[in-house]
Amino acid sequence: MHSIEIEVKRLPHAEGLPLPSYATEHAAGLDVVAAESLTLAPGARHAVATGFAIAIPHGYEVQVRPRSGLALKHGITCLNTPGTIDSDYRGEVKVILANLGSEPFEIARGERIAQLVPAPVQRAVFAEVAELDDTARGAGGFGSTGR
Ligand SMILES: O=c1ccn([C@H]2C[C@H](O)[C@@H](COP(=O)(O)OP(=O)(O)OP(=O)(O)O)O2)c(=O)[nH]1
Ligand SMILES: [Mg+2]
Repeated sequence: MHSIEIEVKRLPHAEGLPLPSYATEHAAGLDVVAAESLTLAPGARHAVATGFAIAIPHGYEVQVRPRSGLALKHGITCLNTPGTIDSDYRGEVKVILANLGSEPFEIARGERIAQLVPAPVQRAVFAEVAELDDTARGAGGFGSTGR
């Protein structure tokens, strides 16, 4: 299967931590671990350090997605899901975790908190026009076809 290469730089506070990696042979997402430990109170959010920075090839992005187990069992999700890592971003990758559950959630340094899915990017130019073409849907949306 085709893989793109993403350069990764380990930051000092990531010493001893695994870099993002696939948990199984055909996993779609590379699991990423927390580079800090913290407790997330119910309703709280935090940009969790991962301890690495990346250089994604132009034409690609990396999506930051929640782990379903944390979401289902504990209400922990990525608030901005899917998070977008731009190919020109060189800062530390962070995972914006939110606790939608009812209990405080402890995150240990080294614990897997999210997954990264590289994806191709389609860029576009917005061409301004006076009128758009007619369609059957028209301006209908937000449930216009029924519940
Ligand atoms: O979950 C995320 C989302 C974003 N980022 C970093 C990488 C990304 O390239 C940058 C900007 O993200 P985004 O464009 O989503 O945020 P913004 O609010 O538009 O910030 P900016 O004005 O810096 O683009 O922040 C992360 O580390 N984790
Ligand atoms: Mg932006």
